[in-house]
Amino acid sequence: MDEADLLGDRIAIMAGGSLQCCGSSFFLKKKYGAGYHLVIAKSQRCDVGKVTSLLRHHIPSIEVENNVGSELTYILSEEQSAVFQEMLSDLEDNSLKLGIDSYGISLTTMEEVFMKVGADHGQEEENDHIEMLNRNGDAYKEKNGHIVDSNSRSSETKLNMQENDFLTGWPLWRNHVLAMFMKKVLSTVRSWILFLIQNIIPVAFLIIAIIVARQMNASNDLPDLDITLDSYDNPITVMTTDNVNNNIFNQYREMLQTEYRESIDWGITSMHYNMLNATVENTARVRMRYIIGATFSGKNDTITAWFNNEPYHSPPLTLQYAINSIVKSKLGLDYSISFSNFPLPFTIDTQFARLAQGSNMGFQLAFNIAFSMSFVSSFYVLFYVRERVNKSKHLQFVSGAKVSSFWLIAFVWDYMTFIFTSLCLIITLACFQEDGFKTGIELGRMLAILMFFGFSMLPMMYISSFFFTIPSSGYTRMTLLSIFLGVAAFMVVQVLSVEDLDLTHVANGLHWGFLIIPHYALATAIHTVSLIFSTQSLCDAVNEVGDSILNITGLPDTGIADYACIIQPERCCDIEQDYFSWTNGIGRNVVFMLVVGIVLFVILLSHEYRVFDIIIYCFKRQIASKPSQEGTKDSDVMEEKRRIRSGEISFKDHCVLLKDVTRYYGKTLAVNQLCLGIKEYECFGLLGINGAGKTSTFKMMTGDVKISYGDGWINGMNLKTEMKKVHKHIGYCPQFDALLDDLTGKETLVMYCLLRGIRLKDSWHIAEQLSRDFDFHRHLNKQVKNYSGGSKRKLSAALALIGDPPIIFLDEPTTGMDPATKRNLWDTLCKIRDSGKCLILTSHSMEECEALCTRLAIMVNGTFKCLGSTQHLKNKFSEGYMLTIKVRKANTDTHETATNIEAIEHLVKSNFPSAIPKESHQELVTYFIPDVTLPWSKMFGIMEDGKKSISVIEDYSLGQSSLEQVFLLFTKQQRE
Ligand SMILES: Nc1ncnc2c1ncn2[C@@H]1O[C@H](COP(=O)(O)OP(=O)(O)OP(=O)(O)O)[C@@H](O)[C@H]1O
Repeated sequence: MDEADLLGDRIAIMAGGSLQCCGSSFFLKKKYGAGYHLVIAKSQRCDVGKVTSLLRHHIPSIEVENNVGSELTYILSEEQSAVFQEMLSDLEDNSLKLGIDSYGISLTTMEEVFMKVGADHGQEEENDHIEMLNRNGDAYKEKNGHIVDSNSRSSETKLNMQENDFLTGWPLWRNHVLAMFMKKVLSTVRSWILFLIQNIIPVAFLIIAIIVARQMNASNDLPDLDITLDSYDNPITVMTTDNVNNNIFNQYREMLQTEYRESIDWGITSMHYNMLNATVENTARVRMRYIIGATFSGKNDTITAWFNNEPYHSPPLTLQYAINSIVKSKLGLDYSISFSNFPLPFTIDTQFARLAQGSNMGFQLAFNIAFSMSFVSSFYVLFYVRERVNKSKHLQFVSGAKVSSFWLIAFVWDYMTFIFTSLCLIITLACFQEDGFKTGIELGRMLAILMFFGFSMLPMMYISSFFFTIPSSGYTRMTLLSIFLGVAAFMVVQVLSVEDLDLTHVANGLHWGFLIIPHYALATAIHTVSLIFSTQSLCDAVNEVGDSILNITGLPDTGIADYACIIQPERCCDIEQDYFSWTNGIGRNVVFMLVVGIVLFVILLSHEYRVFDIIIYCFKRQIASKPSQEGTKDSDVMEEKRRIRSGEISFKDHCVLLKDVTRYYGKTLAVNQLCLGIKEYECFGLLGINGAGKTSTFKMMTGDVKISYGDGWINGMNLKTEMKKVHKHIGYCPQFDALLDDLTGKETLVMYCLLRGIRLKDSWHIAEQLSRDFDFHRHLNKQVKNYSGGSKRKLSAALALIGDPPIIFLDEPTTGMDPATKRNLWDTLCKIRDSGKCLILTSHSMEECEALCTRLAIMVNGTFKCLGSTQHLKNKFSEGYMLTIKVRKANTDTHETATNIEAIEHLVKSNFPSAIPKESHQELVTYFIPDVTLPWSKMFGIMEDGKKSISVIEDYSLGQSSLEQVFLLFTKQQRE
């Protein structure tokens, strides 16, 4: 509105898709505006009745428009401008007697014009809507059956909230649990894709691990080997015969040719002679490539099969070709014999050595499950980073959430989701029926390990969420950290454990250290379980061998474990060992996971209860020092400081009392020794440009950040020591919408109602009512992430009012709201203020402060530069008046127009010598009159006379310099 007023030559207002009005700002204000606002700054002894009757003497229909704090407002209609001079001079003469400090006059604003035009339109629409519902026999009914009048909604909400019997004790705790569960369950359900991925990842990794391990045959003996020339690089087969018609020789040669291999037929020559020559010629070639050969003797059908004794498997290979040449020549080409080498099973020693090196399924499972859990666990960081960074967590605490219920329910729900993920993993594992992971007990043991892991992993993720401000970077970094500290550490320890490296003592040391990392403890636990199972199986196998020896020899049986114990004393003597044993089992892992989980929970809760802050405070025994400079010399600000510092006003009779409240961020002084007392029925406004320190002041008052120096009280409770109690007395609308995107507006409202101690059945009703009051009822069932910026703001403002708190903090509550809703909110806030509540708001809108604030302060560089009611500040810091004159349109005669302007200029210059022409366009001429000593009555008198004597003056407006000008006066001083 301000921008349109300032920049627009012509302004059009649209509503319901059609143009409602159009014209210059002056024209619109005159046509649609209510007129002038006469604002009177009252002293303590001002009698409003007497002031009104004095004014009524001149304008009988005049009514009090607003009587808030120290200000009294009347609307002066334009049509009565003729009596202004007389009335105002009467007011000026009697001001002392009536208890009037000062007064000012300002013209209607563009926003009021917008409201009038827009509201008319809105009313029409609403009437149409009600009529339509009536026609449908539906009437605009609430569930309880009565018709709701839009004007009565605000008061009805308030009434209901006051009537509400707020829960306390155990029922309140139950409410909190319900609210927290609601938040967690709905968030998980709404982001089901994330939850699906969380479950798919470990299952996918597990399947891949098992398939790969099976392919590698990691758990069985070596496979058989086909004996064929294919296994050698470019083999050369040599042959000789004394009879070239020898069938077997020909078959031999043919076999090799069919296989497209290089072969040398030395014919009827000696093999010895040729081989010697070839060796002399190129020894390396013969050694590397001459693998087999054969000599065929025709006389007595003798075949001599030659082989190079350097390559493996050459004797059976040469035999295979020699025999096959016979088979094929005698039985036909379709016949052949294939040779294979079947390795002997691994010896017991080798099998134990392979177990120790991790060449088994258990190792693959441990590695892959821990790896996939690195991805799964980091999912739990996302929600908490988001909730903390967007201040939703803080708002929940301000609204009554307790640290215990907040984290207990978070853990219970997260643990339940983790159990689900673990069950997916166990079911997959059961499907593959791998040795050691197939019976109920084995799978149950695996589930138990995962459960212990979940217990330690979750608090680790909760704590780590404090270190990140971007959820995705939190996820990535925590995943990498888990892989590095969990999986990579597991690999390192495994490698160092290989006996040949002689570093087992280092591996043991590292193992103890890394056990505090849940992912490492998980990997080693799975590996250990598998190792114990495999060892037991091997020992059993050894014992079976022992049994068979006893059977054969007929020696007496001295115990089943003995044989294995003799062969493998280190591994098999304690064969019935407990899986959960401390030394060889997973006892250490389990205890570490349990203890780490408990310790991390203690750290988490200590952080939330600010125990560390207290400890640091005790150790340092110092707090930030008092800033050296006061930063202001304004008399009102200094007087407020004096009264607070001297104890003249105390926290007992003030809702909010700040005494030298100071905030440092590192070395940045954000708030400098604020002293302020606010009473009930007051709305205090904090104005200031970006970075002035308004939000920091709010944060200190709501417990979001600590007070560096000074002290503060809310309803008599200390901000430093009784913040939990303070929260019960305040409502807070933060600067940025602290909302959970996945919840709907209704669910959000209900959740905060529950936190405030309102019963569930009432909460739904209150949610409905608040949404109507704040005009977002149409969006009530939409997820917050689909809300427009303005609707989010409405929801945030509605949250601050839940539970009827006596003190309400509103940090730029109307940013992004459309003017109609803004006015609606202002109306609601005015009613709340007039009901005895204390409102504190920050705003960049001067109009908002003028509409709501009984007192305000302009903040610059963390200090108050001025303090008082709007009219007081305008009068104190006013730099002059704005005079706008509308010139009657001349009949396109430029000469006449110039004459008219000259006449007006003469009028202004002769009566207001200090007037400075500001703008002159179309038919409007604007002057700035810096002489603040001129009484209003005199100025109106001059202009009324001028209007009568100079016919070209069609109309005029006269107003005081705005609050915005006062604001700009101070904010020039803000440091860069
Ligand atoms: N967490 C922080 N760390 C460091 N400096 C900070 C932090 N928060 C605020 N500040 C600094 O403190 C000063 C006051 O900031 P604050 O947010 O209170 O201003 P503001 O008046 O609320 O501004 P705006 O109107 O933009 O919200 C600024 O200089 C800001 O940079």
